[in-house]
Amino acid sequence: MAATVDPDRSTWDVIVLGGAAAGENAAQYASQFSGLSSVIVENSLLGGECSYWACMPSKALLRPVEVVDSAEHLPGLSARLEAPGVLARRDRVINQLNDSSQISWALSTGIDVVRGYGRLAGERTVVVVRPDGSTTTLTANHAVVIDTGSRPAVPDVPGLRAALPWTSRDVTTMREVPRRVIVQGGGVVACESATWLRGLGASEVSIVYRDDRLLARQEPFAGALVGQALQDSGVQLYPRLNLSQVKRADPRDTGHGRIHGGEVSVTLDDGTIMVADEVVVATGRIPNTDDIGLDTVGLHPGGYLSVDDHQCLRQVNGSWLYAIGDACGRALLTHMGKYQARIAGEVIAARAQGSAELPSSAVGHIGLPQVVFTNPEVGSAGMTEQQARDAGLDVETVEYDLAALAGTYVMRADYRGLAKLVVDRTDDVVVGATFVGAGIAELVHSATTAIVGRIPVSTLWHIVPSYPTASEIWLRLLETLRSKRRTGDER
Ligand SMILES: Cc1cc2nc3c(=O)[nH]c(=O)nc-3n(C[C@H](O)[C@H](O)[C@H](O)COP(=O)(O)OP(=O)(O)OC[C@H]3O[C@@H](n4cnc5c(N)ncnc54)[C@H](O)[C@@H]3O)c2cc1C
Ligand SMILES: NC(=O)c1ccc[n+]([C@@H]2O[C@H](COP(=O)([O-])OP(=O)(O)OC[C@H]3O[C@@H](n4cnc5c(N)ncnc54)[C@H](O)[C@@H]3O)[C@@H](O)[C@H]2O)c1
Repeated sequence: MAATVDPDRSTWDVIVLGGAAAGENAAQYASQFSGLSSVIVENSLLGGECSYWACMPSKALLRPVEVVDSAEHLPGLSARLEAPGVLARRDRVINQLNDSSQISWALSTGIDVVRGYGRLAGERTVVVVRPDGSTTTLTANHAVVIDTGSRPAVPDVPGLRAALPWTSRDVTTMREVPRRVIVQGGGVVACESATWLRGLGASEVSIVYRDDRLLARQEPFAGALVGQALQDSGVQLYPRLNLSQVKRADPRDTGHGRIHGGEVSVTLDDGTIMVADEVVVATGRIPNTDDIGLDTVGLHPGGYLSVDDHQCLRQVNGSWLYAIGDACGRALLTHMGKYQARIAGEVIAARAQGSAELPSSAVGHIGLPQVVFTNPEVGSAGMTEQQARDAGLDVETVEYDLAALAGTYVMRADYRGLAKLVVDRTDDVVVGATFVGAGIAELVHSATTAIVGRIPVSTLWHIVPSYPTASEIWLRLLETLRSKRRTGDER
């Protein structure tokens, strides 16, 4: 039977609640070799946050900024950024907020789609409220997968919500570039959005963050190098501070990406008063689990869903309820959600076929790759040194200046960057890697491979990097490690 949108049908083998990229993968992997039928319930756009309001538009905005930055560091070259053209390309990248191509993909893959807001209504049952207000009850023969994702958290600062600040949805789909912007938070969204706001012409960009450093979950040098580069580009940093009060004279809901009213006055908790045209709140996420009927299956609404390595909910009997992506809180990254989805889909298919061999998502989480697309980029995999020490490992570290390579020397003038490996001395394997510098995004997969594959340091020696590339950082790091070991420098 051909897949359709809103089919006249009520029972499937697998129901996926929430149709982000991860949900699409879960349906695909559950069905493709097993013959199981699957349906995705999606309330908004199939493809989820990443496709329309997160990864894709943000990277479409950052890439031109990075190209101009590279051109500025290559004598003899010049590049000029024109915001309208960049915003127009961003709109093409997010398909003008139209999910027709995703729908076509689902249907061509044999996956049905039901439009509407779904809630669990007991075991293997989902009730969907359709856009016209009617309801329909869906039943799953085998499994329900929750992929309802997350939404931006807006802190409880007096006046902040009333001022209608921008969240990640506004700043990624921005239609006009505010002249003066205050960004609250020091994490990934704050650093990336400050980079493109400044690059696209915002003349006063300030980041207010409560931690000592930006990107506090990364190795300390990452936030330091990104912070220095942001300052060099004219961004003002306000560390160890938070907003204590926000006032806006004429807040107006002008739509996503449009300036939401008049001038905003922000008071920081040290008494500093700042004035801006817009505030961007970038203070983390809230999982969309507070209104999905968790109480009907014996769970408390809200919070991240605790899953095992089959992505199955720990507190629900019968192995029929799974969660993937941001909703399970294991790693708030698209590629990790999609990995969890592939595992969940295969587990569902294996269980339906009575197989005792079930895939596990434990190993992939050891690699945990991430790229922060700032200038310089921050690429990391595995653990930071602190995380490795906290895990009780016998840790050895090594650092090397990424600028001291032939590959980065030809890439651009005035290259700035640093790389670090965290080695588990007991097993002599790399457990963490961080690279900060221009053009390092593609290096991360080599680190993920070394970490997940637990490739011994003695074998890494024989994996020869091409000359002249940034990958030569591996050789230099290993040489430094060898030299430290031979000279007895045990740090
Ligand atoms: C600005 C920004 C940039 C980012 N950049 C990157 C990046 O470069 N790389 C990266 O790996 N990660 C990035 N992330 C993180 C990434 O976007 C998220 O980890 C990812 O989108 C999470 O996907 P998800 O599967 O959990 O669901 P989401 O993408 O959150 O989507 C959930 C879907 O479920 C639907 N839904 C929710 N509740 C219901 C319901 N009850 N019924 C029906 N449908 C429902 C929603 O409409 C939505 O379509 C970024 C995040 C932000 C905010
Ligand atoms: N390139 C990428 O991979 C990418 C890009 C953007 C976002 N993401 C993911 O999306 C998720 C959300 O990003 P994010 O930057 O919003 O979150 P984050 O967790 O990276 O950073 C949140 C920041 O807000 C601060 N904060 C939290 N609560 C606060 C409060 N009440 N008052 C003041 N400050 C507060 C934190 O100290 C931190 O600096 C992250 O987990 C990130 O991994 C990934």
